[in-house]
Amino acid sequence: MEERLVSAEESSFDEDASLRPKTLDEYIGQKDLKQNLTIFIQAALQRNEALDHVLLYGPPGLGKTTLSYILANEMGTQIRTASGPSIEKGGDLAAILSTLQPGDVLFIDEIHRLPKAVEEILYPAMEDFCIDIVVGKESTVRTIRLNLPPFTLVGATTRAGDLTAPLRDRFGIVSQLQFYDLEDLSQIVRRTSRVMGNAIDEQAVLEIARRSRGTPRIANRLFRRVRDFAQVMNNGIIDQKIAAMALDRLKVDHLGLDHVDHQYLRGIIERFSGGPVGLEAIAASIGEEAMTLEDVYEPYLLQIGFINRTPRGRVATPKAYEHLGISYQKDLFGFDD
Ligand SMILES: Nc1ncnc2c1ncn2[C@@H]1O[C@H](COP(=O)(O)OP(=O)(O)OP(=O)(O)O)[C@@H](O)[C@H]1O
Repeated sequence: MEERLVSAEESSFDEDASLRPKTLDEYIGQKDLKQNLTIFIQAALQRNEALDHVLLYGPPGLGKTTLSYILANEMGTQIRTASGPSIEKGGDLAAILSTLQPGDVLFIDEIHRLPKAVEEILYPAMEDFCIDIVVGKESTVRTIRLNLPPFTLVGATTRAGDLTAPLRDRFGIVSQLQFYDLEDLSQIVRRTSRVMGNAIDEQAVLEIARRSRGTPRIANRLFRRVRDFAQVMNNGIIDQKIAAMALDRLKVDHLGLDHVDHQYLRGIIERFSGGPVGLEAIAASIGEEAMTLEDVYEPYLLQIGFINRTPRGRVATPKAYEHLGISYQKDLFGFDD
C-alpha cells in the first residue's frame, strides 16, 4: 500500500511528542481561539476553579491533542487521555474518572464515538461532578453515588455534527480549529527544523508549508521526508531544490494533493461528469472508505474551493478541472450548481 503522506491521520511515522508545543505562547496560529483560552484559563486560575469543559472540533492533525496538553499544563494540572471507542462500558469510564485529581484534564479523543450508555454516565459527571454506579445483583442491587473532584473534560472530534445535543450542550467552551495559513505553517516548519536540529533555508520552508494542506501534522511529516532526501542526496542541506524534488518524488503536488485527491477529483469529473454525485458512489468507484474521504480528504478540498457540497452530492469546481488540466465543459445544460 502506498504511504499516505498527506493524510492527516496519525501514522507510525509520527514521532510528534517531542515536537508538541508545551505552552499557549509556543502554540502557533489559531489566534482567536488562543486569545479566548488565555482569558478563560486566567479567570479559572484566579477563581481557583477547574476550567470549564472544552469541545475542540476540526479535521485531523490541526492540533487538538496538542492543545489539550497545553490546557492542562497552563492550568498546572495533570492530563488523563482516552478515546471514545476505547471506553466500552460505564465501568471503564468510572475507572478513569475515579483517578482524577482536582482540576485535572480528562481528554477524550473521538468523543463522538462514545457508546450511548457511557455518554449518559458522563452527563452528571460533567454537570455535578458525580456518577451513580449500580452494584450488586437482583435483590441486593443498589446505586452508589461516587463524588468526583471538579475536573475539565476536553473532548475532541472531527465530526461535531455527530455529537448528541445533550452532550454538546454540556461543554461551556466550544471551539473549531481552522486550517493554518502559509505564514503559520512556515513558522511550524521552522520550529520543527529547530527542534530536530536541521538548518533549513527559507525557500525550502515555503515549499514544504505550501504543500502541507493547512495541517501541522502534515507539515512535520513532509519535513521529515525532505530531511531524509537532503541527508542522502544533498549533504544534509535542506534547500528549495531538494525539498521540491523530494515532494515531487513522493507524489505530493504543489498544492499538497496526493494520489487519493487526484483519484477522487478525477472520479467525480471523469466518471460522474463533474457531479453532483453522492459520496458513497465516488468512494465505491475509487475503492476508498467514504468516511476517510469525508473526514480526511474533503475538508481541504472544500477549503481550497476544489469541490462543493450540494444537497444532490459533491460537485467538482472549475478550479479542480484547471488543476488537473481538464477543460471545463459543464454548464451546457444549465445544471451546474
Ligand atoms: N499550533 C501548533 N503549533 C505548532 N505545532 C503544532 C501545532 N498544532 C499541531 N502541531 C504539531 O502537529 C502535530 C499534530 O497535532 P495533534 O496531534 O495535536 O493534532 P490533532 O488535531 O489532535 O489530531 P488528531 O485529531 O488526529 O488527534 C503535533 O505533534 C505538533 O507537533
